[in-house]
Amino acid sequence: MQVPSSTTAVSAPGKVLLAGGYLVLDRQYTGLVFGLSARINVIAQEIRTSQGVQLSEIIVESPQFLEAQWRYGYHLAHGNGGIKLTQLQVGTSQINANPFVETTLAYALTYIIAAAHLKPSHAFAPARLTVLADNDYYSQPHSATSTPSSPPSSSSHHRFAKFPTKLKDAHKTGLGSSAALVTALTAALLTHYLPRAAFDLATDAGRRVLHDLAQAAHCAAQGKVGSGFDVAAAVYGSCAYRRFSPSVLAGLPEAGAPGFAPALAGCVGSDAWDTEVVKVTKTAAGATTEVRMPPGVALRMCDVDCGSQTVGMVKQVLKWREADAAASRALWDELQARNEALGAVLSSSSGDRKTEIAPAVAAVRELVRRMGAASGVPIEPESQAALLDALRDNVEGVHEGVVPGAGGFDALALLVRDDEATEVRIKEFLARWSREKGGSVRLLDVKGETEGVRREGLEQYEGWIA
Ligand SMILES: Nc1ncnc2c1ncn2[C@@H]1O[C@H](COP(=O)(O)OP(=O)(O)OP(=O)(O)O)[C@@H](O)[C@H]1O
Ligand SMILES: C[C@@](O)(CCOP(=O)(O)O)CC(=O)O
Repeated sequence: MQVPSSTTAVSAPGKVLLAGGYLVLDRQYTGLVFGLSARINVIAQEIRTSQGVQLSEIIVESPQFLEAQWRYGYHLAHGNGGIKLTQLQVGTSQINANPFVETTLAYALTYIIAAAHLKPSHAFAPARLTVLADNDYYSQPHSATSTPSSPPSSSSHHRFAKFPTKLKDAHKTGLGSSAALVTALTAALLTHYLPRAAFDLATDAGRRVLHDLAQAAHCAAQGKVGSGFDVAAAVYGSCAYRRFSPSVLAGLPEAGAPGFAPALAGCVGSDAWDTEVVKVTKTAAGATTEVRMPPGVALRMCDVDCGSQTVGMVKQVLKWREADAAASRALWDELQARNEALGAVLSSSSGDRKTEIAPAVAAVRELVRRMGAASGVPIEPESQAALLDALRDNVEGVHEGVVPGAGGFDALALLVRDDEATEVRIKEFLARWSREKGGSVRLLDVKGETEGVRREGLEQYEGWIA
């Protein structure tokens, strides 16, 4: 494949919060976060123009989807407001905004100008950023046979399906596409435009800058400050996560507003960030424990498509917490202890999986159900509890499972024996369950993975990039 040497690619993983939903919103508690093998890839390329032609455009595109190209012009905002973008029309079609893409460009380009001490007159060479997401992020049926511009010659055409829909119509499976996108896009821009001495993804300092910048951009794009565990998973992969104080971002003006550029440069990498990400711990006895699955155990995800959605779950749980402070604190303290105990069981590499993992997960589930009952929120709804119990009790190789993250009706995370026979049994069981109970429960291909953001080789994108 002939691609210019200035082409760079990075990928960031999806997430699952196995334990610590709601608790992780509060810095007193932590979340047990796993990265997933489903990744969002971003490939950054210079746009070569013919001699004499001046272009100042940045193009982002998701060629797996219809009408998914976003073109931007940019200029320096007055009053140190950083880089401001103007979305340009593509052909005759109406402008369709992508706030996550646009905000990430504004944050990353402003940081590049402000923190790398480039001249304010600095012009970014025109670039094209191609986004390729692993299929499991979306459950819209895709045509495995449709291909990009050149004929299929590698597995990249199966790995990155072409969806017959616009991005906004694709059904998301909840693996954290926006956090992985913001993280991978930020990493691609910093790697593309900055010299390695100023930004290197392979160093702790580089990942720190990426984390802070991606958290800030993701919060701005979604219009709220969540716990940020999804961005932490995208940057660091599997970890025990303690959130940053929301006050870290409180003084940041809106992108493009006066003072935004120096405020962002001052914020990213500053000591005000109190995030804690622990991937490996040393115990008093000198042993090391790691946030991961034990050997022979896989973390698998199910997409439950039953059309039922619960909005405002976080609001309602936090209302209960305020209204019943003493009881909720006692419950959360005990749940935190059980979540940590689960993390310790998973990180130990000895012992019998069924007899250790199952009770540790069951202990967590019990308190999650109690929190759901107390707050009136279906965190582990009865239908999900019944499915989890049935999988655990009837399918050989399924140790246990949880309703991850905020809980609710649309996903399950399972801890299972990592072999093909178990996978076949789970698929057969879920097909039967879906037929008998109505709805559709599907095992996704995705698995838990410990690694966070990383540089990628270009071969795997053959056919998608010119
Ligand atoms: N392949 C993609 N290309 C470009 N933008 C994308 C892509 N995938 C996701 N996005 C952006 O992320 C948004 C979806 O973010 P949202 O937070 O709603 O979902 P999510 O992160 O997948 O959900 P969850 O947090 O429940 O896992 C899309 O509207 C789009 O702006
Ligand atoms: C409820 C909460 O703790 C987890 C939400 O996780 P998910 O989006 O359901 O994977 C919210 C948060 O951490 O931002």
